[in-house]
Amino acid sequence: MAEHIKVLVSEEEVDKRIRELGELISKDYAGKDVHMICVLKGGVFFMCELAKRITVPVSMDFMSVSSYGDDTKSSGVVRIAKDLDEPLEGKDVLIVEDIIDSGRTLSYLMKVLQERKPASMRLCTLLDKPDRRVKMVDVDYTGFNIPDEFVVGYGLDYAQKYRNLPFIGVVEGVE
Ligand SMILES: O=P(O)(O)OC[C@H]1O[C@H](OP(=O)(O)OP(=O)(O)O)[C@H](O)[C@@H]1O
Ligand SMILES: Nc1nc2[nH]cnc2c(=O)[nH]1
Repeated sequence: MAEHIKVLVSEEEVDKRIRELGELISKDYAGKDVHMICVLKGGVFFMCELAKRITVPVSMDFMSVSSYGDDTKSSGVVRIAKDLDEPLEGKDVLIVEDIIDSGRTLSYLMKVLQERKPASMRLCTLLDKPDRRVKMVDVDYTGFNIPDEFVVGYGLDYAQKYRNLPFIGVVEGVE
């Protein structure tokens, strides 16, 4: 059966929400610089679009994490596959993610990054699946709360495909 993508959040809705988040973040960080951290790979599309809508000075850094296999599912411990280039000390850090699901990745990552002594640290996610939460995570900015469905697009993949879709969709017809 061929895969079909059902639209969950349209391109227009995503674009509008990112503009709103950009305005909100710009107000909250008035008079400060924001140091945006993108968690690769999924966060990259959202990061770029959001950064364009922020009007305070922005710097960016990127990191990549990978799981330790099945153990990660229960422990949430992740391996830093690519670390940040810059130190975080004294910076107002905004972590940018595509999705928070169980919360395990971000609760672990935020603990690790907090040890680097940023002046502040906030979390912005395009999508949140609150029903799936296992580990508590403080989310400061959310694009959309979505139901417990496997979504693709806007950075999110299914077997590395569909990251480039300009909307959020659900894959149907997977056997
Ligand atoms: O809340 P959790 O259950 O921990 O899940 C969220 C994590 O899963 C996704 O990354 P993924 O492992 O799909 O990597 P990718 O962005 O490189 O595709 C997402 O970008 C988060 O990092
Ligand atoms: N592509 C994708 N990755 C995820 N990681 C955690 N939840 C999801 C999801 O719904 N879709």
